[in-house]
Amino acid sequence: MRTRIKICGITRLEDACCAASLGADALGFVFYSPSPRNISAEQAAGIVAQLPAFVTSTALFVDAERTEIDKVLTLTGIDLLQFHGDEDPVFCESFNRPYIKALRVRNDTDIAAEMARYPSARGILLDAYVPGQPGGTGMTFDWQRIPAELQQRIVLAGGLQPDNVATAIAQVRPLAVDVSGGVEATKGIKDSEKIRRFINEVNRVNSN
Ligand SMILES: O=C(O)c1ccccc1NCC(=O)[C@H](O)[C@H](O)COP(=O)(O)O
Repeated sequence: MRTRIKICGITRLEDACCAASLGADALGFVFYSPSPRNISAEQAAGIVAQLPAFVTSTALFVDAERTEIDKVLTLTGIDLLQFHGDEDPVFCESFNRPYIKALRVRNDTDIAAEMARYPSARGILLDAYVPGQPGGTGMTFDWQRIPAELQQRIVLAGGLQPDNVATAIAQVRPLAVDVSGGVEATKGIKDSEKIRRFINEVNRVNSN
């Protein structure tokens, strides 16, 4: 199965349109106020409304209040939820919307055991662990720690960029790759040339 592509941290319509036109399967919107990629529900709604069909919109939260998530869902009609905090499975499931759960991988993380806690997740995003930073760190982790039998549930994230994504896919064979900082000009602003190179690299390894 081909590895899908998710471009995360979208804050501008032009970046969303660029990523979609170049072949991104999914776009991510960060609803987490400390992040430089934070976006309001109103702004995200304006972008989501203009996305072409078959591009999945994803709303990312870090231990958000239920009311905030409900507001984003109501205003944007977003397709998929992505939880980056300590949300438990019951909470993740309670929005009646498909979700993916992010796990941050430490040296001693039992990846299979952590993934098994979220059987209803449509995918598990594995990201680097950096103390005090719930995501978007630009750091990689040791991909060899990913159990081979779980590959097709995994959204691989953390420090991916055009120069390493082909190696990552060849090694992990994940359901999808997720990139934010690796395709940015500055935080929150995407670089169209980096997006193009990233997607070309994924397509190249997918066709092998
Ligand atoms: O992007 C952020 O600022 C962010 C803040 C808090 C939680 C998650 C966040 N981003 C998640 C992502 O953009 C990606 O899913 C992932 O962390 C990879 O980011 P990067 O290493 O920059 O490619």
